[in-house]
Amino acid sequence: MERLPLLVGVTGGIGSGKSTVCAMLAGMGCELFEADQIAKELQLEDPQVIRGIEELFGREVYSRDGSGKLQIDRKAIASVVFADPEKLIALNRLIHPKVREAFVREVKRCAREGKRILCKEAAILFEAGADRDLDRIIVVAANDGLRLNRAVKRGLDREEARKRMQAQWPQERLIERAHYVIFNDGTLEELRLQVEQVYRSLLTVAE
Ligand SMILES: CC(C)(COP(=O)(O)OP(=O)(O)OC[C@H]1O[C@@H](n2cnc3c(N)ncnc32)[C@H](O)[C@@H]1O)[C@@H](O)C(=O)NCCC(=O)NCCS
Ligand SMILES: Nc1ncnc2c1ncn2[C@@H]1O[C@H](COP(=O)(O)OP(=O)(O)OP(=O)(O)O)[C@@H](O)[C@H]1O
Repeated sequence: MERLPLLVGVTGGIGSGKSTVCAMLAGMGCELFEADQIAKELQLEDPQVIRGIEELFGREVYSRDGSGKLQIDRKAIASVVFADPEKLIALNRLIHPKVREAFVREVKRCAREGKRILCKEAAILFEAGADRDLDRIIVVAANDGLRLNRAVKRGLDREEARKRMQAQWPQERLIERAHYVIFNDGTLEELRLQVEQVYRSLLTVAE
């Protein structure tokens, strides 16, 4: 009989290092489902999502490039949703059920292929109720200043990054609900050691 993989959520606030942690877990052998990436694909490929976004933000957020490929103005959407909580809730409501459907498909694939651990990386997880689908939750945390600096290094301006931080649950609230907390205030090597420890624990749970 097919066995379901152990389903592990990896979340954390902006700039916490969740993508880095997930890349390490994938390198150790976990399967990876990147919810934020899937959300972006849906915004360009799913007709229902596209229609919903046009209704929420106006048709002008979409355009076509030289070769006719659909493009979306994420900067414009971000400037609306991180200033207007109602719009952020509406965007989340439109996207999260579809991301969940894609996740269920991925769980089935992993079960068929005998994969033992599937990690779901998601910028928001508890907020969307997605923790209910998961066996274990890893929260990646780091101090706010460090997180802001990382976000700025990645191209956001400081004020934008701060607004996003404010739209997210405070870290303490995430940590309260985590099975594992990884503190990413140090070097990448220190991070890797913590990830290895968590991975070893996940392996014993997944046995
Ligand atoms: C708002 C959008 C257009 C901004 O795009 P942009 O390319 O600037 O950012 P990107 O997607 O790379 O996200 C960067 C960071 O922003 C924060 N963020 C993104 N979406 C959300 C959200 N719904 N709520 C709170 N914070 C968020 C996270 O810290 C995330 O790691 C985009 O993030 C989006 O469409 N979000 C909605 C989909 C979603 O909820 N994704 C997250 C979980 S599935
Ligand atoms: N311990 C660390 N030392 C140095 N750089 C780090 C460390 N952890 C993460 N970074 C860098 O900080 C940036 C943000 O990390 P990452 O993308 O993993 O975070 P994230 O939580 O997924 O971010 P976002 O919410 O912005 O998508 C990346 O450029 C990453 O290389």
